[in-house]
Amino acid sequence: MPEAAEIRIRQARTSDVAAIAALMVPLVERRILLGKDLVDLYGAVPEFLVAEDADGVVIGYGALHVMWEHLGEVRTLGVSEDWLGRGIGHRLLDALEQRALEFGLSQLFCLTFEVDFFGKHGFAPAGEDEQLVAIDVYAELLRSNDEGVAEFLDLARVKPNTLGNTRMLKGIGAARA
Ligand SMILES: CC(=O)SCCNC(=O)CCNC(=O)[C@H](O)C(C)(C)COP(=O)(O)OP(=O)(O)OC[C@H]1O[C@@H](n2cnc3c(N)ncnc32)[C@H](O)[C@@H]1OP(=O)(O)O
Repeated sequence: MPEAAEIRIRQARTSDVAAIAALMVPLVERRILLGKDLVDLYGAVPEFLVAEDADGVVIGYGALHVMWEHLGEVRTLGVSEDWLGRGIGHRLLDALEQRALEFGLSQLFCLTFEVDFFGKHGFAPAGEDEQLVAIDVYAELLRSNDEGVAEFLDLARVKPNTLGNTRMLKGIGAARA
């Protein structure tokens, strides 16, 4: 099996979209990841990092979506089945967090079944009724058409997508706990 040390994390390119989409298929079918149309994946290319092996094959991916001045969401993080448990997910998440710091964010959100994995990265479950943003920011976020933002807001229309997931938060940079 190839060495995990040979894996490189880099900015995604448009030519990676087909590989990302193919890797996402089984996870979307199991409702682990939110499905995305190709047009949305292409639009989100600037948000994505990928992990590629020594031959340039994409074996992992993850995105950082900016929601507000201080707030971003880690979304669509996945690693190819052949590479699970070899540290690629952690490296992708570290790199997304580094990107979030460069953007000036101080809080990261994620919605996930992988509570232990994100917990090891300092994410903590948000309280059931915890108000995650100020009421005026909430009102602005309500104007978004983005499904992920709707999930962050826990809107009724996306509840079927989020059933069983845990809402998690992490302070980064100066806001680190
Ligand atoms: C916000 C969202 O995107 S939520 C959706 C999250 N994604 C999914 O649920 C999709 C399905 N799951 C996956 O794709 C993967 O399981 C991920 C992305 C969650 C984790 O990716 P992986 O590459 O398997 O994670 P990684 O290997 O870094 O860590 C998992 C465990 O593997 C083991 N591990 C880590 N590095 C190594 C290594 N070099 N060798 C052997 N085992 C290792 C550890 O036990 C680690 O556990 P830890 O948390 O105690 O460190």
